[in-house]
Amino acid sequence: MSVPADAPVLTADAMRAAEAACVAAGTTLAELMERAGAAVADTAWRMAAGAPILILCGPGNNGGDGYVAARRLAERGAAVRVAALTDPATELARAARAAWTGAVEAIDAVPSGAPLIVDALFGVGLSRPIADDLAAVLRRLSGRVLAVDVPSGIDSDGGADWMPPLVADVTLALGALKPAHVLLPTARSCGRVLLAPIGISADRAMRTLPRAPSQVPGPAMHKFSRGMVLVFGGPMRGAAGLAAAAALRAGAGYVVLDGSESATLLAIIAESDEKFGERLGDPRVGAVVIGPGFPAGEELLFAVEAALDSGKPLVLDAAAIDAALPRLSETPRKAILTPHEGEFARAFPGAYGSKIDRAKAAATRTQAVVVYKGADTIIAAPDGRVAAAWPGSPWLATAGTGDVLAGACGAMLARGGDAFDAAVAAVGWHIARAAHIGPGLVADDLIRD
Ligand SMILES: NC(=O)C1=CN([C@@H]2O[C@H](COP(=O)(O)OP(=O)(O)OC[C@H]3O[C@@H](n4cnc5c(N)ncnc54)[C@H](O)[C@@H]3O)[C@@H](O)[C@H]2O)[C@@H](O)CC1
Ligand SMILES: Nc1ncnc2c1ncn2[C@@H]1O[C@H](COP(=O)(O)OP(=O)(O)O)[C@@H](O)[C@H]1O
Ligand SMILES: [K+]
Repeated sequence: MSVPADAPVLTADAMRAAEAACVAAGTTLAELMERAGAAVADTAWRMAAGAPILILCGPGNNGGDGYVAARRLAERGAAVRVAALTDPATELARAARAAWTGAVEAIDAVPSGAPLIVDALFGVGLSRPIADDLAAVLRRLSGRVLAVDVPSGIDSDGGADWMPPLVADVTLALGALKPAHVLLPTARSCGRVLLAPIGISADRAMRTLPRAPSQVPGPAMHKFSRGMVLVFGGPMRGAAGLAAAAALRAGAGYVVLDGSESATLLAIIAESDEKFGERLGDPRVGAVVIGPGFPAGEELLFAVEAALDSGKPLVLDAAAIDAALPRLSETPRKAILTPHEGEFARAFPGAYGSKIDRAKAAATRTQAVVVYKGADTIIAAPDGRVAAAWPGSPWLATAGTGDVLAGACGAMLARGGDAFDAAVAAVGWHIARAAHIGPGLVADDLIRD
C-alpha cells in the first residue's frame, strides 16, 4: 500500500469543480475522458504483461473510462474482453462505448475472472453501496485488479465505510487522489495508488505528505536559533522525557524539561518549579509542549493556564487539549493539538463526516492546527489546508510514540515558521524514523541515535 507524495486530494465536489474549470479553459469532457482512458490503458498494459484483460464497465463516466481503455488496449494488440453492468447512462459513456467495436458481455455471465481485471464500474459518482447481488458476482471473480479512479463500491469522499467487493492491487486515481485513498478503512482496499494527472488543475489545499525535507541545519545556526523548547512534565516522567528527547532529536537546539531529576538524555536541561516557570518569559523559547505524561487534574489545569498566558506557540497533547479548549480560540496564537482517536472524540463530541471533515472542523473551532493521529493521520489547519499521512508506519502502534510526536512538533514549531508546516514536518519525521527502525520498534528507539 502506498500513495504518491505531495499529491493533491480532492472530494467529488472539488473534482467536478476542477473538471468544470478545465472545460471553461477550453478542454472538452471527451478529451478528459480520452486522457483518463489512455492512462488506464497504459497501466493495464504494463500490469497484464501480455495476459488477457477483462474490463468491467459501469453506467457512468467511470465506465466510459473503461470503454476508452478497452479500445486503446485492443489497438495495441492486447487480448481484451468487456463486460457491462447496464447500458451507458451518460452521453460521454455512450460515445466511448460506441467507439469500442468489440463485444460487450453481461457481468453476471462472465466466467471466473481474468489475469487482470480492470474495475471501471463506479467512481466518484457512487451514491449508495453496491447492491448485494452485484457484490456477490464481483466477489466470485479472481485475478489481479486495477481500479479506475477508486475501487468500485467505496464512498470516494471517505464519509461512509462501504467496502468494495473487489480489492484493488493498483488504483489509478484520475486528476487527483480522493479522500478514500488516504482514509481507513477504504485506503486498505486501494493497493498501490498511482496518479494520472489528466491535465486538470487541482487545488492543492489538501494533499498527501511531502517527501521529508533535509533536516541539515543552516551553516550559521546556533543552539537558540535552531529552536528552544520547553516541555512541561507531569507525574508520568517517562512520557515527558520522551517528548523532550524527541524535540532534541527532531532538531531543537535547546530543550528544557520541567522537573529536578535527570532526564532521558543528558543534553536535556532539567529545571523545576519557579525556575521552570520563569522560562515561560524567556523570549528565546519558541515552543512549549504540554500533555505527555500529564493526566487531567488541578496541576494540569494550572500548567495549561500558565502556558496559555505565556503567549508562546503551544503543542497540546492528551488531557492538555481538553484543559486548553475553552481558551484556545480566544486569542490568535500558534498551536498544534495532537489527539488520538479517543482524545479527539472526548474533545470534539458530535463531530461528523469523514476523518478529514472532522479534523477540519476541529481546526476551525480551535483556530489551531489539529494532528488527528492514527494509522491514517490527518493534519488540518484553520485556513483549510489538510495533509494526509497514509500510509504511516504501523511500527508506531506502541506506547509512547505519541509523546515522541508531541516533542517533534515542539521542535518544528520552535523554528518559528508556520504551525501547519511544522506539524507536517513533525509527522513526516516521525514516520520516516519509524520506517527506518522497523521491526521491534519501541518508542525509546525513536529518540536514540
Ligand atoms: N471529474 C473528472 O474530472 C473526470 C472524471 N472521469 C471519470 O468519471 C467518473 C465519475 O463519473 P460519474 O459522475 O458519471 O459517476 P460514476 O461513473 O462513478 O457512477 C455514476 C453512475 O452510477 C450510478 N450509480 C451510483 N451508485 C450506484 C449503485 N450503488 N448501484 C448502481 N448504480 C449506481 C449512477 O446512477 C450513475 O449512472 C470518475 O470517477 C472518473 O472515472 C474521467 O472520465 C475524466 C475526468
Ligand atoms: N497502525 C498504525 N500505523 C501507523 N501509525 C500508527 C498506528 N498506530 C498508531 N500510530 C501512530 O503512533 C502514535 C501513537 O500515539 P498515541 O496513541 O498518542 O500514543 P502514546 O499516548 O502511547 O504516546 C501516533 O503518532 C499515531 O499516528
Ligand atoms: K472504479
